[in-house]
Amino acid sequence: MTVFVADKLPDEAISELENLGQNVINHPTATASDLDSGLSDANVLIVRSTVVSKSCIENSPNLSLIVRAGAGVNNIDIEAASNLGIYVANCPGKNAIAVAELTMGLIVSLDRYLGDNVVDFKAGKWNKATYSKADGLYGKVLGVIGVGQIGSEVITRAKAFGMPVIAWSRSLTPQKAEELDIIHAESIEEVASKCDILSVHLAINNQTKGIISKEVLSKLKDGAYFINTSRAGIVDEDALFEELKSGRIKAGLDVISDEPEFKQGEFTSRFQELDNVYVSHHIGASTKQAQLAVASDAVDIVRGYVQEGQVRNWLNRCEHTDAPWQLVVRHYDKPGVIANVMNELKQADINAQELTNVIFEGKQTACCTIQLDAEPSSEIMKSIRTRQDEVISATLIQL
Ligand SMILES: NC(=O)c1ccc[n+]([C@@H]2O[C@H](COP(=O)([O-])OP(=O)(O)OC[C@H]3O[C@@H](n4cnc5c(N)ncnc54)[C@H](O)[C@@H]3O)[C@@H](O)[C@H]2O)c1
Ligand SMILES: O=C(O)[C@H](O)COP(=O)(O)O
Repeated sequence: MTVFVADKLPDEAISELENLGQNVINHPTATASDLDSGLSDANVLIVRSTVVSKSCIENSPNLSLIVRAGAGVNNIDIEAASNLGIYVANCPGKNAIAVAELTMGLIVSLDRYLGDNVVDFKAGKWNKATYSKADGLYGKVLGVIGVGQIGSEVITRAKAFGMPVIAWSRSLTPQKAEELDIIHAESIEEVASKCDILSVHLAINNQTKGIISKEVLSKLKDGAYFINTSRAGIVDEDALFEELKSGRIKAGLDVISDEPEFKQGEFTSRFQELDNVYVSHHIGASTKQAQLAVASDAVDIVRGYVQEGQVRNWLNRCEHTDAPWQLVVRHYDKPGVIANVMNELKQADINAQELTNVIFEGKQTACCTIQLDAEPSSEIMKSIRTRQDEVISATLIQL
């Protein structure tokens, strides 16, 4: 197989992929436009934030697996991949600690004006008078939106700072909040109105896009901080810009909508004109520790695929096939047995939706489980069971 790596991965990961016996094409500076015309040989594509467009997917005839070496998959056209039966997988949680560390770093930096301290120092200015105005974080209430892998790590660190936490997450119950020793909120608005610092840790999708709305931002207390290390599209950025421009709040952002695609170069952003916002360069996941953990997970996904045909962290698997019937055929392990069963089903225009076949110790027998979109007639079942030199038993289950 050919594995195309279209982003910067640690050297160790590239060696591990090569050690799997795969042909590895390493293109650490690849951009979306490099991929758009397609990858003629690649079977597996590994990316970090490089955009994998519909055009790339549709023009890569041998592509069967895309691995996101990271958490967020909004850079991959998953619908296009699903339409062509291409697996998409990611490496969740492996960079959560790194992002939580940056979150705390942004909070401390805003409170102590660290970015401005350094800029003045480099410019030969001593400014203890201005930078002695920090409020302090102890006792300040941290609001967390999304208690997933990163949100949980942020909570742990906030507690170490002596900061009470109030959180909203779609699956956070009052009981779970009590176990975590945090305050449960019924809504994002409630968190925003009760916290001193609001930090968002949601995945982006159709339901979460713009969820930190103008209304949510307006609920923040005067002087509150807003931290976004998730994705720019989670927040109504125009509303955020206006709130920041008014000087009412401060923000620490690792993600902005005009983030450049290139890794190094000149660029402009409207946030550059504001003093009360610190923007880091989408570096949440970019610690050596996190990158080694993520890359090792990505390699492990490829290993599972090439060696066992299994894709761990498979994201675009249909969760419910809606198949109403399941046929379980225990059979002798020899050529044509499943083909004959499928042929019976085909003649009745019955579609097999998911099919697994496993073999037993001794390699004499196997069991095939097939999910069906319609009920096979008693005649079809009889016909399948009649092949006694092939079929041991055939059982029909209504799902
Ligand atoms: N700045 C960075 O470098 C960096 C690094 C890693 C991850 N991220 C971003 O942070 C996000 C969160 O990462 P994570 O590892 O904590 O992921 P996670 O899957 O553990 O957590 C995602 C959270 O989003 C919530 N969520 C998802 N869909 C939702 C919906 N429709 N409605 C309400 N809540 C919903 C989940 O319930 C969960 O709380 C990633 O998706 C990614 O976009 C950024
Ligand atoms: O979702 C993620 O994992 C992060 O945004 C990391 O992005 P990166 O791999 O481009 O640093």
